[in-house]
Amino acid sequence: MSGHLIVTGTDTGVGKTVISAALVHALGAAYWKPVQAGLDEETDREAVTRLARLRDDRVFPEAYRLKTPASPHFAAAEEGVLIDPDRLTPPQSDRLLVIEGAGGVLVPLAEPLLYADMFAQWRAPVVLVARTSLGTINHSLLSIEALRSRNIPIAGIAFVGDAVPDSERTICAIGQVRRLGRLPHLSALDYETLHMAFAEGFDLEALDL
Ligand SMILES: Nc1ncnc2c1ncn2[C@@H]1O[C@H](COP(=O)(O)OP(=O)(O)OP(=O)(O)O)[C@@H](O)[C@H]1O
Ligand SMILES: C[C@H](N)[C@H](N)CCCCCC(=O)O
Ligand SMILES: [Mg+2]
Repeated sequence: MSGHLIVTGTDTGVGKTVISAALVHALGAAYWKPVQAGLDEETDREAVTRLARLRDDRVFPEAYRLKTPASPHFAAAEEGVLIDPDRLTPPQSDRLLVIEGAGGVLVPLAEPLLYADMFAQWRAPVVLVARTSLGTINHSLLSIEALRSRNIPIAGIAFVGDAVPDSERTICAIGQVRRLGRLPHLSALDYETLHMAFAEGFDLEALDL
C-alpha cells in the first residue's frame, strides 16, 4: 500500500506520535514528521522509531528541525527560519507514508500558513487523535469542522485515554466520523504494550484508505 495518511490531533500532547507508531507498525508504513519543534527531548521521529522498531529506511528525516519547543511558526521565527511550503512536499515512499503534524489542525507553520493548508495540499486522508477526557467533545468537533470546511477527508478518529463511551459516541454522531478505536493509558508504554493494546482496541478495517 502506498499513498499518504496524515495524523493530526485536537491538541498537542494528545498521543499523535504514539498512534502514529501504532499505525506505522500495523500498516507496514513509513513515517515522516515534516516539522519538529523541540530537540532537547526525544523527537517524534526517534519515539516512533523506538516504539515501532523501525529501520532507517522507514523513517524520513524532518524537513525542518527547530530547537524551540513551541508552535512551529514561533520556533521558526525565533531561529530566523521561514518555513517554505515547497519544502514540505512528502518524500517518495514505496510504502504508505504516515505524516504527523504538530499540535492541532490550525497550528501555524508561518504567518499565514497553517497545517490545515498543507493537509489540503497533500490531498490525503486524516486520522484525528483525540483525548477521551472532559473537554474533548468541543475540541474534537471544532477540529472536525475545521477539516471539513477545507474539504480534507477524515479517515476516522482515534481516541486516547480511559473509556468515556458517551463522549466518544457523541463526537462520532455529531461529527459524522468513523471511530477507529481507543488506546487506553498504558502505565508502561513500550513496543509490546503499545501494539498489543492497539490490536485489541482498534479496527483498521474501519480505516477506509
Ligand atoms: N496511551 C498512552 N499511554 C501512556 N502514555 C501515553 C499514551 N499516549 C501518549 N502517551 C504519552 O503522552 C505524551 C504525549 O503523547 P504524544 O507525544 O504521542 O503526543 P503528540 O500529540 O504527538 O504531541 P506533539 O504535538 O508534541 O507532537 C508522551 O509522553 C507519550 O508517551
Ligand atoms: C512543541 C510541541 N511539543 C509541539 N510539537 C508543537 C505544539 C504547537 C501548539 C501551538 C498551539 O496550538 O498553541
Ligand atoms: Mg507528536
